[in-house]
Amino acid sequence: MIRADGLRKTYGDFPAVVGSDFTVEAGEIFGIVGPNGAGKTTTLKMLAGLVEPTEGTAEVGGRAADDPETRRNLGFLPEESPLYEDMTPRSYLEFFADLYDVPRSEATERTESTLDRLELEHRERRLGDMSKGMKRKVAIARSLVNDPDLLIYDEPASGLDPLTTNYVLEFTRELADRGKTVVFSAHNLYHVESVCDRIVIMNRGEIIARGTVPEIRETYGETTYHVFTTVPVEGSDSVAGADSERHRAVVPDMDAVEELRERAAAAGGSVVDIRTREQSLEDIFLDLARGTPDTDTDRGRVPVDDGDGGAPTSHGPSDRPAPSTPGSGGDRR
Ligand SMILES: Nc1ncnc2c1ncn2[C@@H]1O[C@H](COP(=O)(O)OP(=O)(O)OP(=O)(O)O)[C@@H](O)[C@H]1O
Repeated sequence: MIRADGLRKTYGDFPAVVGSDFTVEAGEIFGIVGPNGAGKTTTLKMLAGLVEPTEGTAEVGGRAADDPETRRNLGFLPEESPLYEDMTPRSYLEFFADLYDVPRSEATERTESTLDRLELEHRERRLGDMSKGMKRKVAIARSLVNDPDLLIYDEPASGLDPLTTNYVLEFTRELADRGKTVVFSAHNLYHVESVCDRIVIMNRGEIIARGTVPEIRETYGETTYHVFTTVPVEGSDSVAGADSERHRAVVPDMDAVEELRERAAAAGGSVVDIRTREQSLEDIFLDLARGTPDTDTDRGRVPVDDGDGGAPTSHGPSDRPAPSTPGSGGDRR
């Protein structure tokens, strides 16, 4: 559906986007994540045909991104979308439907059902008197007036409360389930991990990681093992157990777990519990971002996993049971 090939955008000497390559399949939700200034908006605008790349190409469904036919089949939601304050949601959406030559009855049916789904009340209220969340819902409805196959949303949930954010993200998933392709940007990793099929992480103009969230975790994340013993072992600290004192050591792999088990046995004790702790996506992201050189006028490339993967999953560290080891015993949680 979308093919970005060596996309680069330079403003003067400043490289806002440094040679991005990726594809997005039809019906996919594809997330572009990164901190302020990473190049997300510039990338989205190149995909939407609104900014001309300095180098490289963006194609949508085999056509150039700036082809008028491509633009007709696109719904673009800018990060900031000023609405005509004196209009009501209905008159505003009808106005845009007219611009796209959508027959009035069809436009009314489509926008009403979108606003129903987004639970937008007060449809006769002035847009200027609406809350930020209500305005965002209207802007989302506007992106759908022409029933496009491709939706490009810049920070769709930016500044929204958790409930409205949830509506918007669930709605994004529904759009993809109805066969639409959605590309969106976000700062918040939780947003992308909850809905995206695949993501790219951008920093300082370049893609520094890509894949599904599980793939990114597996490639870039670290798992540590927290081993709980009945006796102190080298490197352990004391923790309160349910009935008695326990000792906890943190080790990087299962060989080290096995060593601990032997040491505990030699000291007359045993291992009673092992938990794995996965690095949060946020921590992985911060580690990746810290590893990217900041040369501002000459943003260098860093090695990137070339697997064209997918989406993020969780937003915090998680404890889960470690794989079973002979004799490790205990109540694994
Ligand atoms: N028209 C422009 N002229 C000059 N520099 C620009 C222009 N547009 C963007 N930039 C610069 O390019 C870099 C990338 O900007 P971009 O808006 O794409 O980042 P972003 O990841 O979307 O950031 P944010 O999350 O803050 O919106 C920034 O350093 C920005 O200042």
